[in-house]
Amino acid sequence: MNNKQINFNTARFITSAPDINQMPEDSGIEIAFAGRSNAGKSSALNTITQQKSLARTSKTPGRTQLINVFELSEGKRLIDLPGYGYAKVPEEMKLKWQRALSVYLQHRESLKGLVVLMDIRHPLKDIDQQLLQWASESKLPVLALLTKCDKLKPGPRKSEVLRVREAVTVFGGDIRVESFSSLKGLGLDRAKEILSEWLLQDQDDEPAAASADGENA
Ligand SMILES: Nc1nc2c(ncn2[C@@H]2O[C@H](COP(=O)(O)OP(=O)(O)OP(=O)(O)O)[C@@H](O)[C@H]2O)c(=O)[nH]1
Repeated sequence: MNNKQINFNTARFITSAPDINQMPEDSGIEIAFAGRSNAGKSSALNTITQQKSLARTSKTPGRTQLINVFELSEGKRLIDLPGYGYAKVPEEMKLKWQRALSVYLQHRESLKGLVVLMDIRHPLKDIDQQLLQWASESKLPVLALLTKCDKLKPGPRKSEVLRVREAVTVFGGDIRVESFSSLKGLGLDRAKEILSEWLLQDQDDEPAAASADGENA
């Protein structure tokens, strides 16, 4: 187990791609963030990178339409995928996006992990399950973050994490489930630890590939 940590604070916006075909070159390592609209994805990205408005947060569901690419350091990227399943998006567009998403998850070489954000009060909707299924079929490790966990008291929060952990076993594959709150910073260290593990894979031999204080980021 690798205990080196990536410095996420260096994240900077690189580009917005209107679709998956226009993303940066498929090299290095990237981690994608996906979730139903309003799941708290932008807030989570801002919290992880400690930047107030890296990914725009909004109270209007479905505002994140483009694929936003953030670079942590050369060849290490975080990808903010558009929120899916927002009711006001026409059905045809939803299907088109779902097809593109499944192709991305299955064929993107540099994609080494997927963060699936789900509101802890409404996890595992059909579309979330579809995403977990695709990830599992693509042998892609998943971190399922149960967001807004500050909305539940510690007891129910813990039970919900255990319930979801049990439920995702049907997909097989490497799916880790953790609670998370951008508002209170809960679960932040654990999330960063898992992301660092993914971002640092195959790079153990590089001296000081990353340091906790980001000198080499
Ligand atoms: N209580 C609480 N509210 C949160 C938390 N994270 C996000 N929210 C709220 O949930 C709403 C949606 O958050 P966003 O981060 O914009 O969600 P998103 O998934 O990026 O939404 P889209 O842009 O629609 O894809 C906002 O009103 C946030 O303030 C959290 O940890 N706790």
